[in-house]
Amino acid sequence: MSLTVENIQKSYRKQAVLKDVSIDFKEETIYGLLGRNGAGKSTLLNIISARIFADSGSVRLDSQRLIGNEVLQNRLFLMSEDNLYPKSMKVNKIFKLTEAFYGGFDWELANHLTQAFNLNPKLAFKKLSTGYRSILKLIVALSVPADYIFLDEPILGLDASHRDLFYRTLIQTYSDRPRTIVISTHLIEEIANIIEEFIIVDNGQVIEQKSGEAIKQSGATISGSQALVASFTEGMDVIGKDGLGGLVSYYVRDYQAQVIPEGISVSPLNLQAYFVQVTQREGEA
Ligand SMILES: Nc1ncnc2c1ncn2[C@@H]1O[C@H](COP(=O)(O)OP(=O)(O)OP(=O)(O)O)[C@@H](O)[C@H]1O
Repeated sequence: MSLTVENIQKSYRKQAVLKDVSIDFKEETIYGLLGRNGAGKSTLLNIISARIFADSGSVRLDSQRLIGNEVLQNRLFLMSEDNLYPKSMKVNKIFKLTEAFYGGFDWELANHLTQAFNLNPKLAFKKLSTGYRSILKLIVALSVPADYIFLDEPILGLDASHRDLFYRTLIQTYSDRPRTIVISTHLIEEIANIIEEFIIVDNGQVIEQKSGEAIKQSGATISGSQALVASFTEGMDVIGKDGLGGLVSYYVRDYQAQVIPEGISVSPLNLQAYFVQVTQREGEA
């Protein structure tokens, strides 16, 4: 089974939002979709799950186009920020509606999570707080029998202990029933341990697709005095710079280990710093 996104383009009123995006999603892999505000993540996820149309390009599951094919579309599920449920519908009814629509529902998991998160199944959607709306939508997303689950900002409004429970739940359900899960989020470091592969979108394009390990191993932060760091990093791929007093830190991509001169320190690049640097606009540093 393979999900392929090919040459997707989308514009709104002549503004190009997605410019030729192509991604091959592997089976049974957890992806992190990263990008700054307005980068095009939600638009991409909406197109992949056939909620909106691309101007050109295609989304295929096992080589078959998804557009117009409801059976195939039901193998994908998007949890989005949009509130799609009728306001007065109760939690339990939403579960039943989902089961009828997707032809299956993991009631055991849904009931277990409803209790674990302390969600009242008798409450109407409109009575739920922002955090509990996210929790409800997460439970639905994890309980549908889809092979590809897309979670757009899934932890919106969740407090720290519910976020922790969500991460643990995700790992557990993934090991019980492996499938591809794509998570779009801004809380990179929190989720870094769960993600196998990062896709970074910037300005409507995929600028990088790498495993977290590869990013960490390939990057380095080089610190020291301005003159020493500048000369040590000559010829390296410097993706960003920070400075405080006479001390500077340069962020380097694809760092090759070498003898480190006195006065210079080399440390690993964390994912958050890497992301900020590769998506930085001119004049923002
Ligand atoms: N229905 C629409 N009509 C017009 N412009 C839109 C529409 N939907 C999205 N856009 C524009 O497309 C661009 C990408 O938006 P999108 O929501 O996909 O970004 P995002 O990466 O999900 O951002 P965020 O992290 O802030 O949620 C933005 O400039 C947005 O204003």
